[in-house]
Amino acid sequence: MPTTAPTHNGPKDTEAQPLIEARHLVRKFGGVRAVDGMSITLRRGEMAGLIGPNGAGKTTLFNLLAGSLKPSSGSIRIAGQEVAQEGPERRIARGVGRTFQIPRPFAEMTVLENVLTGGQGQAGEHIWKNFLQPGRVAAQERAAVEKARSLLDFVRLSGLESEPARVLSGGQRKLLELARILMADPEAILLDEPAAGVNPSLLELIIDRVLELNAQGKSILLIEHNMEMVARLCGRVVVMAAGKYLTEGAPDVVARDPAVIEAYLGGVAA
Ligand SMILES: Nc1ncnc2c1ncn2[C@@H]1O[C@H](COP(=O)(O)OP(=O)(O)OP(=O)(O)O)[C@@H](O)[C@H]1O
Repeated sequence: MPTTAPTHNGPKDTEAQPLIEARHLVRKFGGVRAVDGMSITLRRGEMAGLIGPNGAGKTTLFNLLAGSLKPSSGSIRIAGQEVAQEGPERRIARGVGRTFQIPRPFAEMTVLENVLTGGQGQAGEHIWKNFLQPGRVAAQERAAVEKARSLLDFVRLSGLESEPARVLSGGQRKLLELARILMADPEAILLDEPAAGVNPSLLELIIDRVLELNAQGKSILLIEHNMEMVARLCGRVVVMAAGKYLTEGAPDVVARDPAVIEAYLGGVAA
């Protein structure tokens, strides 16, 4: 009996589609075009770098990708869906998490409580559910605490879970922030300068944890000025200058590219 092969719109098409695809993004602040027609993609499972001189627009681009800023024009697709006009909470729900160059934890809350703030859509957030289904809420809260503890273990901060976050060093704050965003199970993680201001021993731990997350299948886009770190972590780097896409390629090739060197020298001179 002839059989018809099942048609899959699914796995293959989905795998080929970039997880994040931004096209012709523009973001103006008054007369300044901080992002000026930038396009970038992040493929599923890859770890890519985003580099460029100071003021190139990298952080503004992250803010656009994370939904905390809306573009003046251009498109952002996540898993094929147009999301440019959505805010940061929808972006997290769509699986995009981001860290900041200078993390600002809730200083007086404990390390564990800070991680718990990264949870999404727990029943306890809705008073009526709390009233109607208290058992379910308690179970979800227990599960959230368990998950937060395992994430603190992942970033090696378990021993500090009851301390207020203010006691943490700069590098430990970066690890705490990583644990916090992992509470929402992001598929893509935007890391803004994870190495900046971190002492060498914690830096190795951060690199190791980021590599592990990528090995677990998370797609990662990394802003970093430390080229040695970029070369260790990323197969592909995208270079941005004056708000625009300049070039991309393997880190060692890009670092030797005269146009890239020129952009950095221009940045220093400016
Ligand atoms: N909220 C804002 N209002 C006005 N101008 C801004 C704002 N945010 C960024 N800019 C400007 O946009 C440009 C790009 O800044 P952005 O911080 O995105 O660059 P960057 O590549 O992340 O720089 P760095 O490597 O120094 O962090 C700069 O000229 C900056 O002064």
